[in-house]
Amino acid sequence: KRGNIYLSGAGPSAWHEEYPVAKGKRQSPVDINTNKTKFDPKLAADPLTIRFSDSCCQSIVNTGISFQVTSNGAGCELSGGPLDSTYQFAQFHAHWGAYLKTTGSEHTVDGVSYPAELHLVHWNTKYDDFKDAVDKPDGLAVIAVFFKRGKEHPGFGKIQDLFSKIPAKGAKVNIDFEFNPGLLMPPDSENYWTYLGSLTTPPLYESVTWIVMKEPLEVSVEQIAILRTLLWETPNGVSQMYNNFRPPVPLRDRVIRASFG
Ligand SMILES: COc1ccc(CNS(=O)(=O)c2ccc(S(N)(=O)=O)s2)cc1
Ligand SMILES: [Zn+2]
Repeated sequence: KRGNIYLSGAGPSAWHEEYPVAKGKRQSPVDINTNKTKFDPKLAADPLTIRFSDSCCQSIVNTGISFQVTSNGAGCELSGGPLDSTYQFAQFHAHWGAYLKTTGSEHTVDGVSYPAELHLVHWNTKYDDFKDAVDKPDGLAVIAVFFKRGKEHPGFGKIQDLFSKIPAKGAKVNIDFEFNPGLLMPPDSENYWTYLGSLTTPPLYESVTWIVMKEPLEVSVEQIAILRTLLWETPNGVSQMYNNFRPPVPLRDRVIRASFG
């Protein structure tokens, strides 16, 4: 179906036809070449403050390109580190690959992909609301957490239990249990890379301060597989959702800073 931005036409490599900014100066994702990152002591001096609450996740929706857990942001704020103001949590979603493939994440580290990547999207509270912030150069801050195969993550499993209730694009259910997105932070969330980038899906606004956690979060192989039980529309009809990731784009004239030495 034309609606599938990853499978219609030539996919991400054709996005520039409708969204010329796809070839812009601060696009995402990128490869994080750890030989070229630069430790910035200012990031260590003013630690990132990540606050989540038990009551901030209201619902989960199938957006047609991922699941999205949506929040009213109450008690969920991000500040410090590379950020000059307070950002409020809006939603989290993920990107992942195909069965038995090693690709799936959007950012890569020294050319290596992870099987999936979680994005926790926050908007700058100097703007009136999310929609006002979404296309401003300092409008959004997204925390990226890599998933790696390992022990089961029961917390994320509670979110995955809802996937069967959102079988099609636009399907949405309320989350009637407490879920603290802080559960999805890796044990060590002090070490991260940060750079100025963009949304990784159209409209590809160059409005994101990326905060990529160095330490991945462990989830089980079964949980990676359950991501693919979500459904989306393809040119050949409804099928399993996977490969909903944009591959890395050129870093151009940017330096990725590290909060660690
Ligand atoms: C005009 O209103 C709008 C315009 C655009 C959106 C897109 N949705 S969004 O901003 O949450 C994101 C898109 C891609 C994200 S990623 N993979 O980089 O974290 S976050 C929403 C409302
Ligand atoms: Zn994303």
